[in-house]
Amino acid sequence: MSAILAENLVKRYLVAQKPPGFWGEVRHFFLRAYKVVEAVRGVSFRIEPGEVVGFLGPNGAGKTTTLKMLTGLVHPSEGRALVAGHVPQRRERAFLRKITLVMGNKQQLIWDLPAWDSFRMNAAVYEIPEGEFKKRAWELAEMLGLEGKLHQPVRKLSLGERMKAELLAALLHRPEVLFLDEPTLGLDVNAQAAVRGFLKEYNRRYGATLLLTSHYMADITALAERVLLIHRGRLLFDGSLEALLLRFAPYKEVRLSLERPVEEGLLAHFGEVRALEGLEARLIVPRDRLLEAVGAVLDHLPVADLEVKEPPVEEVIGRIFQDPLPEEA
Ligand SMILES: Nc1ncnc2c1ncn2[C@@H]1O[C@H](COP(=O)(O)OP(=O)(O)OP(=O)(O)O)[C@@H](O)[C@H]1O
Repeated sequence: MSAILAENLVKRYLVAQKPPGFWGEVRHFFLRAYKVVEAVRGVSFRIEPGEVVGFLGPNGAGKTTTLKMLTGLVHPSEGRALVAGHVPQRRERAFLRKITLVMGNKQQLIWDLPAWDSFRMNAAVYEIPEGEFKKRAWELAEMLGLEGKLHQPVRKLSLGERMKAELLAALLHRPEVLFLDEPTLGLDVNAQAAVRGFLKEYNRRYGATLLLTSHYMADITALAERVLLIHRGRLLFDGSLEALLLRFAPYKEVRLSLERPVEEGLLAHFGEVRALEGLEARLIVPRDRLLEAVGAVLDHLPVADLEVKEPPVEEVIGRIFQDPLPEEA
């Protein structure tokens, strides 16, 4: 049985259209006008237990709405979801015990209380016996490097510590399926790396399934073997990062260190010049002509060092999202 199944999920929101100003308000009161926003337009995928999947898309693409449908917070307008064997919108207790939703921009810990007190409340909600609660809390605190921080009011914690404590609270009931919406939002690079490392370890240790969104590509490249790309409510791609690069970036980047300066015009014979600064150059070369191009570069240019790399994922994805969808082109 799949951990997450989405079949043709559609979500339409009805949004009130209010003309501006006082008379607009009055007019809206008597003559209500609405427009339909189709946030998710027929999304299907299947995620197996233990997989870590990155969910990518620009602002407003429909990621949060999809996560909300998968966790039962909003009902699909069409289609069907099945998560850990349950229909999410029924919000059955057994379902809630198997999943968790962590949103980087929302907090569940109580600001003026120590995190430990909030954990205790969660343990009561999920009916976790005292001994087991303490064992799990200390184990997670150790994995997160949070020992020593659990008995001071949450407001005194740094942003990174707070996010780690949020994760601890969200995982006390040992969910099998984790939905994470921007779990590293606003964190500094060290805290981001720590959260990433923790999620990786959690997945390894408990075999949990993770579906996570992030604007930081480093999160996705470090964690996800597979990515889902969503744009304007539609799924554009489902596969590995390598497959994504093959499909959307049928080129490689050749980085050159030169022994002496070379004219840009000369470099352009060997590929598209992406950058040329002093003795460092970046060329874009089609994958199917890579060997030939590298041979020619070595034969004809004063090369001190040469490196072939995949183009930066951010760049590739940024370009995909700039392009209109095929039917809108
Ligand atoms: N409750 C709502 N009522 C009306 N429209 C909504 C509602 N929630 C989301 N939308 C709209 O649905 C679309 C998809 O929003 P969603 O939050 O799912 O995108 P997202 O991919 O998570 O974006 P972001 O990365 O900015 O969080 C947007 O156009 C948004 O304005």
